Amino acid sequence: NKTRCLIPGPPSKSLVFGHAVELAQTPVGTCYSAWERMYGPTYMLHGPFLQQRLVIGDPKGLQFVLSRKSFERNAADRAALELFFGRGMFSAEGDEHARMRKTLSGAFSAQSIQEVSHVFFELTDRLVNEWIQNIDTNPIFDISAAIQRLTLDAISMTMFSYDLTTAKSNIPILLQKITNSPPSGKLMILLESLAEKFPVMLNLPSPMKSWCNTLRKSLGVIAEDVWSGREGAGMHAKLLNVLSELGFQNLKEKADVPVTETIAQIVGILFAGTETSANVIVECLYELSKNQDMQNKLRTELVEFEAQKGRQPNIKDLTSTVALPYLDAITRETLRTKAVLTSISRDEYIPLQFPLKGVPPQADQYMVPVKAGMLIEIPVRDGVNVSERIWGNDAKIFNPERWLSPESTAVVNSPSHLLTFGDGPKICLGRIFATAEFKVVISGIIRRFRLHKEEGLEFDFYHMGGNTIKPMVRGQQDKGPQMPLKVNILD
Ligand code: HEM
Repeated sequence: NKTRCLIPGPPSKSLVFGHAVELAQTPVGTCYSAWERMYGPTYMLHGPFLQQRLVIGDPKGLQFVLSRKSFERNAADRAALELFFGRGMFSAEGDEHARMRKTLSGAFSAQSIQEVSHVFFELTDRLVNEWIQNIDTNPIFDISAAIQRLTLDAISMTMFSYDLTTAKSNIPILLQKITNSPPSGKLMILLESLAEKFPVMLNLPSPMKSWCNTLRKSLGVIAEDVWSGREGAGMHAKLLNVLSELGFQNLKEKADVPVTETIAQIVGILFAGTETSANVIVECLYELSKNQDMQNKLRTELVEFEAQKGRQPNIKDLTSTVALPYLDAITRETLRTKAVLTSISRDEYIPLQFPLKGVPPQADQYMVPVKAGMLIEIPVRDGVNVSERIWGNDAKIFNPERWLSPESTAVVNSPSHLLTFGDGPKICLGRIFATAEFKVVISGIIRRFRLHKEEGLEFDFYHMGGNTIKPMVRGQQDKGPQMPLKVNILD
């Protein structure tokens, strides 16, 4: 078969599993960049049962895939998401997806985020005060749990006017169970792959399914509460308000379907917006804890801003790219190097910028034939975002300075090659929310604390449930995800 032999790629270690076990179980950042070096940015991997997975790290090829409206998310993932969460944005396609996106986008506009941003500041203050108390008894603690709670509260208090923490809700625990579930073992990899071919298997009872059912029920109760007029002081229900504009507000008179859809959207946003934001904040603090010069530079920028203006930076200053340039550079560098990976599937010819490796020069080098059923994967975190072809020799190094010179490769290549939020018609809806929240939290923490990574403690980052990436201490994987750092209070 011409297609198969034309596309280079690493040999499968196992006929049954393909590359799936390697990808699920090794720390993030170990596979794709090595493969890119060997096979170029476009190559073939295999899933279980010889399923072909075309990896497209080629800039022209991936822009082609992402910009086409017709590209659909992986059908098996969509089926699972619909079963677990209900039919929402992540399981819909085509006109239905466009309609949902149009409805929700009002809640995520720049203006809407400005209106709710005081919640980010309040939550950061709450975290800073809690840490100050913590430090009295123990200066070395896991920072990740508090950050996860902050991002969960930020979504729930701004999008559906609900303070999950003080309401003693079961939702934070359910979310934690779902996203801390360990990386897939061999049995799960096989079951997931079988479910792609036989979706009926998804109906089998599983802990994941029952957590999701309980989560949907609890969120349904919240939606009803908010619609019946109970809105918390200082909180917002941006998401529920845009959904209710569609005519869902009068629950009793409406059919069940829109309510299910509403709940599906809330669950989708909770998943899309909490762990993702928490991931990038924790990973940024980790980088800063290893580099006191970067911390000092950021802190000095914040202190000088306050001295000059006679006030703390507000949301407009924080989200501008010029008022606090080093904070902006740290933000971009974190988004570049700490992204989550995406997989996209479609059935087309994909044109390339860089030729397929090992293929004699001819027109075919620049064309990838994609067969129906082949999964297309665009490697982001360990791929395009840190590709030396795009970002230069130091591509893998966390170096915010790269954003400060107008001629640097980073500035020239951004934003078209920064794929952290995806691109095209399905680009992340919450990117303004996430960036604003990130800057408020990072500046609030670095202004008040000095962070240190403990000597001798090594961290690896693993793929976990719900497509998240979490830190574990090397040798202490049994304790689950954690990020213990030494935190000192500054005067
Ligand atoms: C740093 C944090 C975040 C990252 C890295 C991130 C990443 C992404 C990516 C890569 C996609 C595209 C997936 C695809 O093409 O299949 C996406 C979609 C989406 N994200 Fe985010 N996200 C973040 C934060 C948020 C937040 C805070 C929210 C909501 C408050 C959110 C809501 C969404 C939604 C609704 C979509 C689906 C868009 C669509 O289907 O049209 N995200 N996100």
